[in-house]
Amino acid sequence: MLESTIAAIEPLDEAAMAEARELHGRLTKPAGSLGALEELSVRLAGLAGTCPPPLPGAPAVAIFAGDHGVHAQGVSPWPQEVTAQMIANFLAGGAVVNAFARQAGAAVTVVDVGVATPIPGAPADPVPGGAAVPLDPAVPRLVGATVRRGTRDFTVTAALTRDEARAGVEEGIRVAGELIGAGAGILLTGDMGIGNTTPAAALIAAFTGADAAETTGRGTGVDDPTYRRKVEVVRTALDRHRPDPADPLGVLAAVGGLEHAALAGLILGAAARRVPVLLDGVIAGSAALAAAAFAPDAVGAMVAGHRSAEPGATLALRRLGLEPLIDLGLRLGEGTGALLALPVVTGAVRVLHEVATFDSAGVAEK
Ligand SMILES: O=C(O)c1ccc[n+]([C@@H]2O[C@H](COP(=O)([O-])O)[C@@H](O)[C@H]2O)c1
Ligand SMILES: Cc1cc2nc[nH]c2cc1C
Repeated sequence: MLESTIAAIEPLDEAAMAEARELHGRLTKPAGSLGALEELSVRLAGLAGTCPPPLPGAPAVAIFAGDHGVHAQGVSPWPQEVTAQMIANFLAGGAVVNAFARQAGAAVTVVDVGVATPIPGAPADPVPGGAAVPLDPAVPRLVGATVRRGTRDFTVTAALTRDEARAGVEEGIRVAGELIGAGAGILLTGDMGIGNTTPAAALIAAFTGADAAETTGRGTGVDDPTYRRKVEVVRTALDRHRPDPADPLGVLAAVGGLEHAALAGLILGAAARRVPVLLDGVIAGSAALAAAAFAPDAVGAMVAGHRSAEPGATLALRRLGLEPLIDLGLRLGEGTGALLALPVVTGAVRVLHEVATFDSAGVAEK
């Protein structure tokens, strides 16, 4: 499934992009006055292969959740159980992502790919991995698709086997297919996993070649001693595994997490179906680097929702050549920054549908 998905990912359609650029030049606004929105709409035309591209259809946020063996190294102040407890909160509709999803009219799907502890009050019948996911903005869903109940501590051994990393990626591809099949027109990335900014920092260092001190941030808000330990943990893992950036499955297995792997798969699945995928924060950024290593043309489907406060997020986006749409210092995860950026994406496309040309509106050109 991974190989066929990669094979289906094609470059943006140059003719549709040229048409969108030409149309922008005729709309009743000074050329370039919509800044980054103009290039965004051009890219979405290239992805859809038509100008104007369709307005983003039903939005769906997929929150991939997992736990991390490296938590044992003291890299996060929060107990591991908070991952499962927050999933219960997502399903009850009480988290920030739920508030923003209600505002955006987005369906929320939580996918347990690697949670280590029981989810309090979890439904007895989560949607099994691989089954159809109903797309109902009013009801958050849980997909039970556990690959492994938490990764191994990557300061000691590889976080995942190659087969486990592949299973995580393929679950993400499957979820993309299910959501798009159920009618989603734009996918948004979300994540939940106490400790997951540490593998994100390691992945970004592995894919960009940046030093651990540049890619590592304070996550949920660690103090100075914990931050120093976190940098050393990332450095130790990179020294131990020496991951090869040309082998994304190997990198994900060595220093990744199951939510990172599944997010890479979600991005690949969206790109293969030419559906835009709105990236959230640093975990999505690290997964996007993995997706781009699998299939460089997958970048064409990516839209950077926001600039996370984590320094690795900026490094990842720079490497991908993506400019974030909003920059509010968010560092929550869950998909919150992506959801806030959704109206910006819709606005960028709406311009190409609705704005009059100089000619049709009788407005003089300079
Ligand atoms: O999205 C981000 O950029 C982001 C930045 C910092 C923290 N987070 C969230 O916080 C959790 C990981 O933080 P930590 O400190 O436990 O590694 C995880 O659930 C992420 O969703 C997310
Ligand atoms: C409370 C809490 C909520 C979160 N949402 C995403 N990551 C999180 C981490 C914590 C600790």
